[in-house]
Amino acid sequence: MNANPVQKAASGMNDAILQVDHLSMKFGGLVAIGDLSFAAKRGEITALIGPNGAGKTTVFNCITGFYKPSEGMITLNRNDGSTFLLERLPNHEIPARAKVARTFQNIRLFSGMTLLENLLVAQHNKLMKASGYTVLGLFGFSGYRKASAESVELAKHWLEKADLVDRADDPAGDLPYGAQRRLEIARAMCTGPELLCLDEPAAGLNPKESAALNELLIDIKNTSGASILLIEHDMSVVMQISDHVVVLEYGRKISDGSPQSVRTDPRVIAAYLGVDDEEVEAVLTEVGDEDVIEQLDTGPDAAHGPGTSSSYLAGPVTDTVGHSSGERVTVAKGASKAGQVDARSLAAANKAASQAAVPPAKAKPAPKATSKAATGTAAKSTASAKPAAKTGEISNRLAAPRGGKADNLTRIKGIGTVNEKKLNDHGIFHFDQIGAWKKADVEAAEAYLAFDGRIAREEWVKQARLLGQGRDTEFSRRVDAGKVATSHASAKTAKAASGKTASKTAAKPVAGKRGGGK
Ligand SMILES: Nc1ncnc2c1ncn2[C@@H]1O[C@H](COP(=O)(O)OP(=O)(O)OP(=O)(O)O)[C@@H](O)[C@H]1O
Repeated sequence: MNANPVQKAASGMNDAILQVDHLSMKFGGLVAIGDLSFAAKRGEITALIGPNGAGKTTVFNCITGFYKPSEGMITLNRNDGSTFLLERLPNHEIPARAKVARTFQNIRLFSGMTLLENLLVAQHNKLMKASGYTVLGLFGFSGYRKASAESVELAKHWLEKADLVDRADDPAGDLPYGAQRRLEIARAMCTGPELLCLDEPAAGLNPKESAALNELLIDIKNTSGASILLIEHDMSVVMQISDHVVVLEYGRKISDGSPQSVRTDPRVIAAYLGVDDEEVEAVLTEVGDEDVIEQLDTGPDAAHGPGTSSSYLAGPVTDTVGHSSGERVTVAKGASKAGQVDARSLAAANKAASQAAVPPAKAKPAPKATSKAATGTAAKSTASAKPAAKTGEISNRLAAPRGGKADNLTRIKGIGTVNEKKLNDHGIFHFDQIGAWKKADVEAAEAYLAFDGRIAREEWVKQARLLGQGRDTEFSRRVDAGKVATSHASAKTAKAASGKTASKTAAKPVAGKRGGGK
């Protein structure tokens, strides 16, 4: 038996450099990671993606020893065949013994030190060891001299790779942002990692800097023997350089596969509906949005994602994970807006019921926001525009677009193809409907559609009023001119759509499926 519980005996080269098994991380009642399993293959770039708060950084923190997971196992299989259980390894030993290095979301360089010094500090452990942890180093002890020369060589090597060698003697703080990001990676590489964990390395980079980053990461993958685990929001980086993508939502894995398979996975598209349209539509544009929208209507795959999700699109509000003690904990952050609406509706119904002396309503699962059944029900239950019957409904919903022709809502900045469909599914087809929204309607729309403050922030109501009056906005002009890359193809005919021809998205799939007149 192996005496060291954190290091298993060499058992031959494992294909996976990192194996995460049934990882859970709970903060009080919040499940940041729930029963997550995935593997990162040796020599590959594995990307961990997901909307904000999905738990990506928490996974990194568990891998790199910043957090000790509540449950699960994280196995690191080194290139020499030795194996470490990271959840049991003291954190300071994770870089040194397991050879895992990381960078952080926010840059953590020593800005007053030169680039070279930053890279030498990263090799501090090696130099200390060579000095025998004494002052011998200062007196030119040969072992130390050799180690010191090697450290400088290694630093130069990575400065060259990061295209920064010309600035080796400049303070790190003087570098442009993109160069600082590359310096951080170079510094991590100076520790000789076998697994390099990068937390949003492309955040804030311009396209040129992103391209330089991609080049550096591909170079690391091809020449250094290190494998890369990457958290990234920038899809152009993820799709271009990753070999394998793991997608998280609410701490659960919802997709896992090649970039191609993941980007066409409706679960992934759905997960991203809560974030910026631009990100969703970048994917939709590439895969052919109609197909994906069609798939979104089919609802969740029970084999993936949160098992108890009450709403496929909006996610679970009380998604629970079994705990060894039988405790049930709740996924709270950013969780289901639909569930919140349901809770409010239920409270209102119960209040009404108690006043009318009838039995209180029972909780029922939240409707699937875009499922055919749900949309049909929504349409029928709101057969005409009338005040909200219960708390949490948009007051001026319609069963179908007037005259069978919806406005092209993507002319409103902030509404893309996907959000337009969601609005249509909730009975909103026209600019004047949005223009007439009051605070409660905005809240209801945000709650149903997981728009999180965007409606007010992006001034949808104001834009809609102008457009409803037949006026243009700066954005709608760009849409009409076909200059908005992420807009629906029909946007080019937006003008015509409002007067003559209905937009493709609004008129064809949405109105046709809703059953509100067709
Ligand atoms: N130390 C902590 N204490 C309490 N909650 C935490 C802690 N760290 C993370 N969380 C919570 O865990 C959840 C996942 O957070 P995490 O930072 O891992 O998400 P993420 O996917 O990295 O998000 P982002 O893309 O915004 O960085 C969030 O709800 C977050 O608030």
